[in-house]
Parts: sequence; C-alpha cells; structure tokens
Amino acid sequence: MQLCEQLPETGFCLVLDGDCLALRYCDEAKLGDVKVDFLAGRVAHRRQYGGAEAVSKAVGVKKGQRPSVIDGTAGLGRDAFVLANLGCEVTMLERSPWVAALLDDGLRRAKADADIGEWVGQRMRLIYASSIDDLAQQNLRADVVYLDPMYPHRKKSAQVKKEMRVFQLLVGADLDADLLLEQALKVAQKRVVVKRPSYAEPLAGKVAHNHLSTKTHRFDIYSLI
Ligand SMILES: C[S@@+](CC[C@H](N)C(=O)[O-])C[C@H]1O[C@@H](n2cnc3c(N)ncnc32)[C@H](O)[C@@H]1O
Repeated sequence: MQLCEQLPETGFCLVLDGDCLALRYCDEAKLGDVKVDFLAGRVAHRRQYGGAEAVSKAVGVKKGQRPSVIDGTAGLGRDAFVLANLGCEVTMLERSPWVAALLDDGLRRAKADADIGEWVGQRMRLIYASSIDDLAQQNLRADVVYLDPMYPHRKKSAQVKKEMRVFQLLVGADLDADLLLEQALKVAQKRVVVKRPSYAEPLAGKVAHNHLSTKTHRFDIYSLI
C-alpha cells in the first residue's frame, strides 16, 4: 500500500510505501524518492569503501581507537552509519523536520534488523535540533564533532546527484554554516572535522590544521589536543 500526502508550500510529497517513509518532489518524477535505507547502504558501503574510507581517517578511527562523534549535520545519516559501522558511538543532530523524519524512519527499520539492529541501536542516536542553537545547550560532549553542511554547487544541476538536488530543494544551501564551526569547537574534545567540496573555502574562513583530500572533497581537520 502507498500513501502520499503533499507537504504545504514545499512541492514535496511525503510517501509511505509499505513501512518505509520517503520524500518525493512532486513536479519532477525523475528525481525519484529520497529515503534512508541503511540495509541497502551497508552492502554498497562494503563494496565501495571497505574500512578505509576518508571520513573514518579524518575522524581518527584507527586500530583500537573508536572516537565518540557528534554529527552536527546528520542529513540522511550515511557518514554517521559508516562511522558507527566501524565502532564509533555517533550522536546525530538534524534540524530539518523532513530530513529528521526520514532518518528516524531509517533508524527504526535498521534497529529491527537481525544483522545490524543491535549495534545501530547502541551506537546511533538522533536528536532533532539545530547544532547552532542547541549544541551547547544539549550539554553534549564527544571526542569529535563532524560537520558536512550543504554548499551551493557550481556544477550544472543535471550533473549533481539526484539526491543532492532534492536536498538543495528541501533544505537549501545552509547559508549560516559558518556559525557551526564556533559551536563545534566548544564541545569537541579532540577535533572538529568539516567536509567541504574541494573548491570551497574553509568554514568561517578559518584555516584548518590538517586536510585530507579525496577526488571531490576535502576534510578540514581542526585539532584541539
Ligand atoms: C549535506 S547534508 C549532510 C549529509 C550527511 N553527512 C550524510 O552523510 O547523509 C547537510 C544536512 O545538515 C543539516 N544541517 C545544516 N545545518 C544544520 C544545523 N545547524 N543543525 C542541524 N542540522 C543542520 C541540513 O538540514 C542537511 O540535512
């Protein structure tokens, strides 16, 4: 059974397909549905990255070291899942109610899975809140604060992944992202890691102590110890 409800003034529909929640951009069917499916993601992750993905290096995952992480811009939880899969406890903050609902739904289904449910339940926690307004107030502490805010893409929209285009339509460009860094530096114990497109300037113009680069991205690493 499929239920579809239009979200006022957004152009989006909230779709309930079986027991899975999804968002669909009503005017452009080609964009497809956006949902959180950690079970499919787990397979893709293993095939694509193994254990050596850049995000885990940037955060400081090593043999015997599994830092606790606050993911201050949780989105669809992919980076958080990678880190939790490697053994990190991850607290995710997401301020968009629509994105938080998708993520909450994905977590619910993952926790019910016989294979990954136990560690997802133990290591992944979602808080629907803004990391700019609430990070300090929530009294959260972690070894690492990880940030991956939206960035205005300079490529033509057809080249940007469908999911990212839906995100751009839904949450916009996170134009206040510079404010995140100051908050993150207050609560991180060891480092703040910011994921940026390789052509983007650092958050708040603040040059990081270290960088880790991939083909398309750069991880800016602000060390606190
Ligand atoms: C590019 S996405 C993050 C993708 C995520 N790293 C992943 O792996 O799926 C950016 C997300 O950060 C969220 N966001 C931006 N600023 C935020 C803030 N101040 N507090 C909480 N969430 C925020 C946006 O709503 C959006 O969902």
